[in-house]
Parts: sequence; structure tokens; C-alpha cells
Amino acid sequence: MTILRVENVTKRFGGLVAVDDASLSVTPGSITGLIGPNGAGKTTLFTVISGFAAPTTGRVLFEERDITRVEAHERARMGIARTFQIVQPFATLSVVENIAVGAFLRHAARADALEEARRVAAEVGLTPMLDQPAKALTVAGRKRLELARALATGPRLLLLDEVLAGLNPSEIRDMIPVIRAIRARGVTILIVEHVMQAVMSLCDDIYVLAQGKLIAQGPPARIARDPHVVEAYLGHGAAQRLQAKAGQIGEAAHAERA
Ligand SMILES: Nc1ncnc2c1ncn2[C@@H]1O[C@H](COP(=O)(O)OP(=O)(O)OP(=O)(O)O)[C@@H](O)[C@H]1O
Repeated sequence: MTILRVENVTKRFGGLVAVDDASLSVTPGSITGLIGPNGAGKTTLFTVISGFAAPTTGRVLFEERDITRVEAHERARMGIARTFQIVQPFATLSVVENIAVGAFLRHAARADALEEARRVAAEVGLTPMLDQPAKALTVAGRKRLELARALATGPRLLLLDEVLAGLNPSEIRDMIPVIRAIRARGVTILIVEHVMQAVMSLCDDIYVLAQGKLIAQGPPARIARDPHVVEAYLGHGAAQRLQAKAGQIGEAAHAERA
């Protein structure tokens, strides 16, 4: 059983093939990573999954139902939420009001939406900032707000687009348990992220995109030593160079011990 299935999705922008025949599936309850070098097509694939753009060809299935032609707002109602890389809160609204914007999807009454917003704020650690205007938040606070807005829509599948980008190492350390706790209460997560240590520690399964094509899939330990992945990140011949380097270091250590 999969919660999300992408089947042979291609997305062209004029002559440019941003996503090229990509297929993936996400297991319910997992944290699945989507990684790849800049311009690989990760955000484009997210956009197709969340319904903000249609694929040129291919299909997207949510809980085994074909949603390729379903509008973004309808996908949100079905239980898919996404965060955006560029965070744009309503600057003059308070933090709790910003989160309530998401909660209105499932709570028509203002009081109910605000109550749900407070619950979600607690989940992402924003309770002390509830009544501050969103513009008073730091970068780390804004990232939490973006996460909260998506969570407030009550998703079963949460698409996180670089929620750790721009954070310092201690802020990243603080966010990791927040993401784990969301998964622990049953929300499946698909995450696009450049912060490799976080990806490796969070994900059960990782897909690697390079120049629009999926080039590898597997658990973090396997992906980290996949020569195709190393090449995609560091350039042609890099895997061999790294292996030679590791060999040299090994030999030097051996010589030192001898
Ligand atoms: N709306 C668009 N019109 C034309 N080209 C686009 C559009 N959106 C993305 N592209 C191009 O598609 C390719 C994939 O971009 P995309 O943003 O999906 O990559 P990415 O893997 O998310 O990159 P990054 O890690 O830098 O965010 C790039 O060459 C980009 O310039």
C-alpha cells in the first residue's frame, strides 16, 4: 500500500525538461526524502504533486486515487499539504491568525480555527509567539510558521520544501524532533532538503533526482555510498577520486601503524 504514487511524470518548460519520466512511491507513515543538486527538478516535482502545476505527461495517485487533474485546493481538502521554500506569511497578522488561515480549511467557525491554530503552534514550538505579528519572527520562527500553516490544514501527507534551509546548526537540531513528532502522530512526510545530515538522520527512504531523472532510491546508508549519487553531486569521476583518496588515507594509516 502506498499513500502517494508518481508514475512516469515528465514536466517540460518549453524546451527544458525539468522532470523526466520520474516514478516514485511513498509508504504510509514514512519520512521519504527527495534530494539532488540545484536545478534537479525537486521543487517542480513537488509542484506537480501538490497540484500547483499539471505534469506534461504522467500520473499522480494519492491513496491509490488518480489526482493528476485535481486542483490544488481540492488536494488540500483530500489531505495533502505543502510548505513553500520562500516563506511569505501575512506580515501584519499575528502568528496564531496566520496559522488559523490553514485551519479554516476544516474549521468554519473562527473560534474553532483559532483553537486548532493554538494546538498546532504548540506542536511546532511557537506558543510563546502566538500574539506577535508574523513580521516579528526570526528566519527560524518563520520556517516554523510555514510548517504550522501547512499542518493546520490537517494533512495525511505533508510535503516539506527545504524547511531547514537558512537555519544554523543548532536551529536545525531543534527542528528535527519537531518533524519526527509530526510523523509519530501518523502524518506521512515527503521532504526536499539540502541539509544532508538532517536528511540522512530523518528519512526511512530517499530518492535522488539529477537533471530531472531519478537516479537512485534506497535507505540513507545505501544512498550515501551510491557512486551515481556521489557523481551527481560532485561531478564526473568523483566517486573514483573519492575511492582512491579513501585508499590513500587507508594506506597512510596502515603505514603509520606499521
Ligand atoms: N516555471 C518555470 N519556468 C521555466 N523553467 C523552470 C520553471 N520552474 C523551474 N524551472 C527550471 O526547471 C529546472 C528544475 O528546477 P527546480 O526548481 O524544480 O529544481 P530544484 O531541484 O528544486 O532546485 P533547487 O535545489 O535549486 O531548489 C531548472 O532548470 C529551473 O530553471
